[in-house]
Amino acid sequence: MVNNIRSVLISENVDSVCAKILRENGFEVTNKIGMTRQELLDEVKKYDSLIVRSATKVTADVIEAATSLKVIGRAGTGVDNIDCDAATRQGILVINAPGGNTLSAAELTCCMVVSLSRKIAQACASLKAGLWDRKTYIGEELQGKTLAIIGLGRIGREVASRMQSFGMKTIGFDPLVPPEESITFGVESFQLDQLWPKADYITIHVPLIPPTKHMINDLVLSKCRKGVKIVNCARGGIIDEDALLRALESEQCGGAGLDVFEEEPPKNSTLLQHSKVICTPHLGASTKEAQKRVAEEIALQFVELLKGHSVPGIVNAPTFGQFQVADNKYWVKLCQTLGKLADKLVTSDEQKNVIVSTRGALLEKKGTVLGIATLVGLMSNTSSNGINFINAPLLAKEAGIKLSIHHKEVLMSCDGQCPSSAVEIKVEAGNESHVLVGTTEGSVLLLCSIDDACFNPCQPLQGNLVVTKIDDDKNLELELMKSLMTGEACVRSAAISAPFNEQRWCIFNTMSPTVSLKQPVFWTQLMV
Ligand SMILES: NC(=O)c1ccc[n+]([C@@H]2O[C@H](COP(=O)([O-])OP(=O)(O)OC[C@H]3O[C@@H](n4cnc5c(N)ncnc54)[C@H](O)[C@@H]3O)[C@@H](O)[C@H]2O)c1
Ligand SMILES: O=C(O)[C@H](O)COP(=O)(O)O
Repeated sequence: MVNNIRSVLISENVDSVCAKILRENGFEVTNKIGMTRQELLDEVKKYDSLIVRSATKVTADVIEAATSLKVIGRAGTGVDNIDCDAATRQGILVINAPGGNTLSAAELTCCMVVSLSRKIAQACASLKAGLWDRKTYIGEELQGKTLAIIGLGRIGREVASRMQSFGMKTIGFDPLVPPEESITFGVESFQLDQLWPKADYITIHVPLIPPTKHMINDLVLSKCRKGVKIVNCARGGIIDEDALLRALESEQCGGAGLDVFEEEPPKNSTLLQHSKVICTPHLGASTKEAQKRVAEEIALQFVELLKGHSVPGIVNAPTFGQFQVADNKYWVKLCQTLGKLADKLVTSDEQKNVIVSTRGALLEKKGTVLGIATLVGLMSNTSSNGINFINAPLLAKEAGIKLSIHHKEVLMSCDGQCPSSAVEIKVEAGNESHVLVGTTEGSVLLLCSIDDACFNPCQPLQGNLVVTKIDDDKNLELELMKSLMTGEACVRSAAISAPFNEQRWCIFNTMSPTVSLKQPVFWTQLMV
């Protein structure tokens, strides 16, 4: 998967330390800056990873064209220029470098607040135009004014501490930060409706997501104090620009500091040209220090992925890290294999229920990961999309497969013989239902039972396996063996389970991956 990425396309001005680190670690790096859309579509299919900043629009069509792509790296924070849903569907990992540009974005925000309070940009332009106007540019002190911070994450907090040193009272809102936490960094929390009328300045530090789109709109602006000043160094689109222009024209809004725009470069020149608007061309992260940090952060994460490790910047696969943990490796493999076998046993086309139960303290917290691994195995034959740990939950949901996870002290099917750590996979569809129990011994994957019929000892799941079901009253073992031996397949080993409900299961390990079994019994084959 992502541990065999080699070729990286960098489509924007990312600090050269990124390519340097990547090359030193064996990646082939290509810098192609300023590609047209068509060039990007043509180029992206040649690489297994892509690194962007905010200008490259990695839309669904780009992702669809990128048939070899495994990782998209964002040298920065916001990923709203990447269609993360499309990437997930295609099994592509999206990672970012959050934190590397926090201080730069926070500092620019503070500069905007200070500049708005003292009209620095306008006064500078006036002086450069040859005027000496000391009346128009009378400002106001920040001491004692109230700054409302929307979004109390990395940047919001840094802005708070810096503006507190100007003597500002800082209030804020963040649905994920409770008031008792925000007060520890000097921000009194309020619900939004209470917050708007208290603010002299508002600054926004939230991601652009559906609930934050146009969160500053006509209605919100009407609830603010007359003359409120607004700063947006987060994302264009969080402020409704038409509403902001109306509020500036009516003087309900006394000034705006904008680094980001609904469309970049912006086309709304009336807003940009407004005398109370100060603006910068998306420069929040544009400092030498931030650019070095994010470039280094993203490159080092690529190196870690290559080594098969997890990374902190994962955006679209919350359980990905668990799949990279060495201790989970063989359990993940076991569940993929049991999932594959279950897919062969359950032939019904009806909607599938998959119930994954873990046993033993070792596996207590691993249900989700093992559930996803089971889905990967179960769907490996059916998905034309290339199934992996990133897209399996989404594709399973779309295929109507329901996954539930349990932890049990005793796996019912094992009847007391179950190893202390084991996984049970039950797959139901229509009238069919099969239960498999497996365990691991080091790197060896073992099958303990099928449909409550236990193998003693548990059987290795490796090589070419033929799995059959026989009635307990018939001595079919020999006949089956004969049948297999007569074909091109030579049997290496065979095992028959204890009976359960008058049925036994047999596993044959054969030399040949394909055998034809003449017996009129249920049988299937699996290569592990
Ligand atoms: N201008 C730039 O160049 C620049 C640079 C860096 C970051 N950014 C942008 O700044 C924003 C913040 O970055 P960050 O690193 O602080 O992110 P972060 O994830 O650390 O913080 C974002 C916070 O917003 C909160 N939030 C989400 N929805 C909210 C809502 N509806 N109301 C209030 N709060 C909400 C989250 O709970 C989170 O705490 C992002 O949009 C990022 O893309 C811009
Ligand atoms: O979200 C971010 O990290 C900033 O918007 C920076 O974007 P940039 O990398 O294009 O400067």
